[in-house]
Amino acid sequence: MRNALLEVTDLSRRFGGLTAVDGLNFHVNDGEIVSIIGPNGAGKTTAFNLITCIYPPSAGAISFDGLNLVGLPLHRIAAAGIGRTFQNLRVFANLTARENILVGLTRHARASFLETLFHGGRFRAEEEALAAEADRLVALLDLTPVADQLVRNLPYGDQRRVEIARALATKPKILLLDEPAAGMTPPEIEELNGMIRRLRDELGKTVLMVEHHMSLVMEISDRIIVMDQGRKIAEGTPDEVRSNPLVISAYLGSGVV
Ligand SMILES: Nc1ncnc2c1ncn2[C@@H]1O[C@H](COP(=O)(O)OP(=O)(O)OP(=O)(O)O)[C@@H](O)[C@H]1O
Repeated sequence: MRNALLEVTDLSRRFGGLTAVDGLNFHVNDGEIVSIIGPNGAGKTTAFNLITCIYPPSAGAISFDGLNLVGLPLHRIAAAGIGRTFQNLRVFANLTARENILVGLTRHARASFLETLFHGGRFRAEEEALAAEADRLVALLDLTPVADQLVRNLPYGDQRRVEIARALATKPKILLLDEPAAGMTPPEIEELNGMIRRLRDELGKTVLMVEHHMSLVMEISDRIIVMDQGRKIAEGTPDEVRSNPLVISAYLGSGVV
């Protein structure tokens, strides 16, 4: 019996007459890097929104680390161990990179209001621990040279890494990355590739990624799930997916991969 961290079973979501996700089944094992690919409108982001409880499914089940996610309030997703980035970058543009990370970290801070008010011992110790953790994430995401710059002044690739660092600040077991390479230059994508590997290999994170950038997907994924019109049409290793005729006709096109 396999040991799935995330298990999606017969998942569907309708919007009026449109079935955006249609009977989707897949799993992600602990420590895997799994990508979901498919043409525009295939239902990939909707699947992410269902897993992160942004809206409920019309049918089906989602289980994560033994927890039933269906019906879980949105604010409990981070505490459940799920971190996420968004297709349209969500960062605080007028805060620095380090401050963005600290916002994620302080959600877990434990000092009481009175301790905070009087800046007592526990508060100070916690503040130092948060600063050290922010430094660690800054270094991990190669953000050290730009840590104290306002995010709105950073190149796009750096802004995306700030968003990933902020998602990591909540100490997720799984990180859902929605098109992390979108808008990045080829060298930035190369860096992203190494960084996602480090998240898995050095921090033990499991990664589920929606991505259109095929060479990144093919290089980095242990397994790929292919969606088209709400359904899963194929699943397998990069080599299996690359040579699957259904995938080629639905999405990839002969010369793309
Ligand atoms: N909140 C919503 N209300 C109505 N329709 C929606 C909603 N969200 C998504 N859809 C529709 O569901 C379908 C799947 O959209 P989704 O964004 O999940 O696709 P996608 O595979 O992520 O596409 P892309 O690669 O372009 O991001 C589309 O037809 C989309 O218009």
